[in-house]
Amino acid sequence: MSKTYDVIVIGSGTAATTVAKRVSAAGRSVAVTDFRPYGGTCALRGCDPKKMLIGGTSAADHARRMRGKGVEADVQIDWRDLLEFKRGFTDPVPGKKEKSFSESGIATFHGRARFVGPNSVEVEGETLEAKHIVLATGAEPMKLGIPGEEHLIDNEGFLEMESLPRRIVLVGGGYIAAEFSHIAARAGAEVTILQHGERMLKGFDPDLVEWLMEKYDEIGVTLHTNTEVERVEKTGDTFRITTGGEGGSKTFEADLVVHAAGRKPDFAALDLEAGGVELQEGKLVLNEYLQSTSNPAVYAAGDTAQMGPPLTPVSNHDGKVVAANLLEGNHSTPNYDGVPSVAFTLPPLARVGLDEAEAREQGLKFRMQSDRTPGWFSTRQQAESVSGYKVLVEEGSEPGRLRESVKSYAKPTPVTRTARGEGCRRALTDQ
Ligand SMILES: Cc1cc2nc3c(=O)[nH]c(=O)nc-3n(C[C@H](O)[C@H](O)[C@H](O)COP(=O)(O)OP(=O)(O)OC[C@H]3O[C@@H](n4cnc5c(N)ncnc54)[C@H](O)[C@@H]3O)c2cc1C
Ligand SMILES: NC(=O)c1ccc[n+]([C@@H]2O[C@H](COP(=O)([O-])OP(=O)(O)OC[C@H]3O[C@@H](n4cnc5c(N)ncnc54)[C@H](O)[C@@H]3O)[C@@H](O)[C@H]2O)c1
Repeated sequence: MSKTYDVIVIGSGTAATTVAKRVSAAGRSVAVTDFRPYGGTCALRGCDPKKMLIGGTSAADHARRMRGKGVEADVQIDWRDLLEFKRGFTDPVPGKKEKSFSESGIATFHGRARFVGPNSVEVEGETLEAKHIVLATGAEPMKLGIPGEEHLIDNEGFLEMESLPRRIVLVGGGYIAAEFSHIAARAGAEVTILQHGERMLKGFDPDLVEWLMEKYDEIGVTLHTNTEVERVEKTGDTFRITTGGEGGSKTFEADLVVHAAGRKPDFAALDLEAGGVELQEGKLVLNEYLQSTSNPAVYAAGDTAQMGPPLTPVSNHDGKVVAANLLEGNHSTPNYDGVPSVAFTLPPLARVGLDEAEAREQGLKFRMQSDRTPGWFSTRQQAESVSGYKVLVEEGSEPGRLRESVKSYAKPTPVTRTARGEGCRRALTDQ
């Protein structure tokens, strides 16, 4: 006997929660399933646990910056206690999340869903049917296709490690490497980043990244760019990493090797073919309403949809779009303009709108102001050495609107302005 719902949502992260709650609140019957504890990446294995660890490491860092300026204690991180501090926040998440689904009348299942027909999935031997099925299945660390990749731990492993290894190698040079290296170095580890690109944080303006790199030097993080990891071998309790690429052939020794080389959806277990859901080059084929073009019963939201940047507020935004389309028919489309993003290094690096290279590529005429600001009050008050900004304003943008934007920014509702001069608009807020 199969169970029937209006909507089945696969996943229990940000995108899934937004869809399930909104659709259920409108009186539709909803089922949710996840094979992991409920809560998704951001709450359990991403943004939030990372920020709990940053809570401790930034406190220690601040105290160190204030040394000789009225603060004299030698502050050290106790990794075990910091981990418990993090768990104090993350451990209750799955229970709370499931309870909140149940209280909203949403049926909850535990297990990996796989399609057994266009409107049906199987979860742990049970068949669930629905008018609509929403894929909110997130992303997983990309397969590197190198010998010894099984020795790498991923973001989940890093955020759950019981003790801090002495030497840590991070493979990749994006958000995760940027943030985890700052946490681990502040906590006392020797950190090396192996990045196959020519610089770190390629989604951010190169000038600002270069300024931030001074901080990496200061805290002792070593960066090797143009470096391709070719092999990871276990040698007793440690690891040997062999690299190639333009940076030449090198070997590194480490006590821990961390995957920070990108994430993408893994559709293998879903058996999309059985659901008639088309995939092209690893991407779901979706229309502008986030609906599968081959099976109109299926929608997708968040990291799994790969339509906007893979960030939590985007998953939430997609979730709202899909819920609106499920409830009122296709009419809502996502808007990914001006999505803000922050790399939570210490200090953090943030961006919104177009960067200089993107604005030039588009042939826009703009005014630009950029400076390092070590003398600013806010920088000195934090005893920080690295700070600065770059602002682009498109010619023809109305100054009045910019003033309005700045005024609104001081209010709780965030408003942003992009370099295209698209004016004030409600922005997706970063986590
Ligand atoms: C270390 C790290 C730090 C991050 N920090 C930030 C940050 O500071 N700010 C920010 O905006 N973004 C951050 N992100 C990105 C952010 O976490 C993701 O973009 C967001 O969580 C994606 O949400 P989602 O709902 O699309 O998917 P997820 O939250 O990943 O949820 C997908 C769920 O689906 C489940 N699932 C998958 N397949 C199946 C199946 N077949 N059956 C049942 N269940 C299934 C998974 O177990 C998972 O729980 C970070 C990511 C990482 C890894
Ligand atoms: N603060 C935030 O918002 C935040 C924090 C963490 C993660 N995230 C999200 O999670 C996603 C995944 O993060 P990530 O840091 O793993 O990915 P990423 O895409 O940010 O960076 C991956 C980096 O690894 C490099 N790389 C890829 N393969 C490599 C290899 N074999 N050897 C060496 N380098 C290699 C790439 O050049 C790239 O610079 C991000 O796209 C981001 O959207 C966001």
